[in-house]
Amino acid sequence: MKALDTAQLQALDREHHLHPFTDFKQLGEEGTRVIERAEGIYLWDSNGNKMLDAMAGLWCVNIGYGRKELAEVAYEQMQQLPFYNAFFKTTHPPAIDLAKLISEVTPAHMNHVFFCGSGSEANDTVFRMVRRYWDLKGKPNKKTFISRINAYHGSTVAGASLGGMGYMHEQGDLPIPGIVHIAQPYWFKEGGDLSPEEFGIKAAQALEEKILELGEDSVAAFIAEPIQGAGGVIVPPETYWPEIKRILDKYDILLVVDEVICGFGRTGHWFGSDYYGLKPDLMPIAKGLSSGYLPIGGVVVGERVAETLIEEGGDFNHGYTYSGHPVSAAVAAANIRILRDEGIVDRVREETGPYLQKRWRELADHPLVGEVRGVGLVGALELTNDKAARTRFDDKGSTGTLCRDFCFNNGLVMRATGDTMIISPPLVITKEEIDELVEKARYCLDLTAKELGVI
Ligand SMILES: Cc1ncc(COP(=O)(O)O)c(CNc2cccc(C(=O)O)c2)c1O
Repeated sequence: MKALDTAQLQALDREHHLHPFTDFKQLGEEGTRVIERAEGIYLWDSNGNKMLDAMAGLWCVNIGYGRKELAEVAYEQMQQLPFYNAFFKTTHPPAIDLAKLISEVTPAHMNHVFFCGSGSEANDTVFRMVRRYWDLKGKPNKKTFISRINAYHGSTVAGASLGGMGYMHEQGDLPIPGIVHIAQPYWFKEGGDLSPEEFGIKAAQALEEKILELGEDSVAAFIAEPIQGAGGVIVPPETYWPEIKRILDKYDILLVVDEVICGFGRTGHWFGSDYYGLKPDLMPIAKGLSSGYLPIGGVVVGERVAETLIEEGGDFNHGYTYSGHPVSAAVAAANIRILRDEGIVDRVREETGPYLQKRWRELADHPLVGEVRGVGLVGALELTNDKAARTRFDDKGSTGTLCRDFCFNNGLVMRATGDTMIISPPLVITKEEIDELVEKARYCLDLTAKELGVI
């Protein structure tokens, strides 16, 4: 395509490109921002504006932009073997190498991985694997998945159904049968007068209540993100996961921990399961698996399920053309080696994660901020019109959108989920860049507060 200017690019985009999670007409009227290149933690748009990407793309560019090693690996692999599949009793070195590498960085009991092309496909795989497992165990009635309200597990039919977002369920008559949702551990919104500790226990006990309501013999699995990402970086109260674990120990249901966002170093540990001391039976992964350089996802399978599928399962009738795609797999393996060999995960745990959380919490004094949350290199700010009451401004969500737009126009990409501001920067962010991120965030909070007449 010959070099087109921004206006020409925007016009063609408007004519031909349908964007995800978008009001197409409104976007056509407002126009799109053309992102042209990126380096480290920064993006540049087609007008030359530089932005600090505090969202790492979409929670995924863990090693940062511009790592030419990954482009070289892709180039070499594409010339060697641009595609072959893992059907027909065939395999190829990149898929084998990546599967082995994943088994080395995941919890010790998890040594098998089923590949796919995205996090949504990973959760569709989970849906089918879990039901297949219980069929093989002679308990075909154990079909129901328990998930959380406001969870995000993807946008395929099963992924969106496992997710708990009502506005997604309204489009397409979701959820599909066999999926129910319980309370989320979102203290700022739903804790009422309870302390976070009390609310954590209460939210967790919703799981036992649901198991008893449905009957243990019909419940297949509990699926949860260690920290709900797209729902608003809902870091559960400290009492939540220990209580969930206590409940899971009492009942024979599988634990699925969705590590699409928390995986590959986001919390300062390889996985959110490591951070919270969880022992998943299945772990959907994507995003940080390849740092978003190429699409790839997977389901890491614990020994309990793997052994049954392998020893008793016969044909597992599921899979995708691009399962273990050789170029995606080669790039993902190179990405994991960079995360491991450059000590990036360790540095998040020991240095930059604590530093970001310290600087981020300084924003709690801002008049718009009702709560500051975060672990490692993921964080949230709750925008409120009354800190004590934890209430929102009228026209819910508009304050978040206003702040997000100020950020974009002042060199910072910060996500708004409703009136919750979110950051999830590349894991290679330095302390100096964290200072820049927080200072830009504070400046944009001030602009938002001025616009609202709060200051
Ligand atoms: C926990 C989790 N599980 C599954 C998926 C689905 O992955 P794919 O998108 O690769 O199919 C996700 C994806 N998370 C996601 C995807 C797109 C946008 C946003 C946002 O926060 O706006 C979040 C996710 O966050």
